[in-house]
Amino acid sequence: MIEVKNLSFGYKKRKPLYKNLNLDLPVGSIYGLLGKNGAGKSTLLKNFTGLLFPTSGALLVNGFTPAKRLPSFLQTIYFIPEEVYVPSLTINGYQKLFAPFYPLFNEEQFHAYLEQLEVQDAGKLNTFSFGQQKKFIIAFALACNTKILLLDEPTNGLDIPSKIRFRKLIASVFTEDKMIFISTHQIRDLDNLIDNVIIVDNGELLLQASLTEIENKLSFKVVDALPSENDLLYAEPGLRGYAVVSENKTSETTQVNLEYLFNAITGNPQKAKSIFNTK
Ligand SMILES: Nc1ncnc2c1ncn2[C@@H]1O[C@H](COP(=O)(O)OP(=O)(O)OP(=O)(O)O)[C@@H](O)[C@H]1O
Repeated sequence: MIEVKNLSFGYKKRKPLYKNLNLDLPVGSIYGLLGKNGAGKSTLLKNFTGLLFPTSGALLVNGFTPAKRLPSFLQTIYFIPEEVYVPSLTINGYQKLFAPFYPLFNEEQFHAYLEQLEVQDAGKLNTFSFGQQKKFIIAFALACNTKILLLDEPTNGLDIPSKIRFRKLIASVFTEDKMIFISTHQIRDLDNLIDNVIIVDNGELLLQASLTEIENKLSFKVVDALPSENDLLYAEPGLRGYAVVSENKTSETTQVNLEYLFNAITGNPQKAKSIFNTK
């Protein structure tokens, strides 16, 4: 569970990035954290893990204040940064050194995940390719069985087969007592994986909603003629007509297209906020 109340954060005193951010995120979901480059995704994840401290406001993660970095808190959360660092150790050496920090670490799962991601035991980790290092850390993180898993741009550096394996693995390990955060600007990598969407821009929360809520409030269609300006949030011309995102005023639901959703929300922040009552 992550509870954020009136959180403000800035790298510089007079230039806040987040101002009065509010979020209530229960366990039992895979959250997609979306935003353009520089929107503040990594900054938010680092606040959640206690690597950065809020300037003001309250932040509780698994019932702990992350900034205190208590060992009892750190064993409940795993954060994979965009740029992973691996020491000059073998897979076994790494496991021996770091697994004891995570009481629910499962060695059998670790080796099964390495196999699924096709990571071979090939000497020192720092001689692995970037993609292999990333997959190694993903396998280790999943085997730690922490309640919260935060992945910052996890598919960066993965080839297409690895991206598919990654998605399958995340879907298969997820259980209702966990929450997984995947921050990315490669939105297609999240298709069929997430059930909740958070969109930030310029340190501002534009959307936090489940896919079910999005389906109820917005409609995603391909049409011959554009709907009225009032309901329209996004339109993209294509070969078969216009792909449009508009406010859904019917009880009919359509399948969410994450890329169009992202364009619709970031292109009309005020309208989107009023449709979803985002504060
Ligand atoms: N250590 C830092 N010192 C000062 N400013 C920073 C620092 N790290 C990030 N920023 C600034 O904070 C803003 C948000 O950065 P952040 O890395 O959180 O964005 P992001 O959404 O993760 O971006 P990307 O998709 O490019 O990884 C950017 O304007 C960035 O320049």
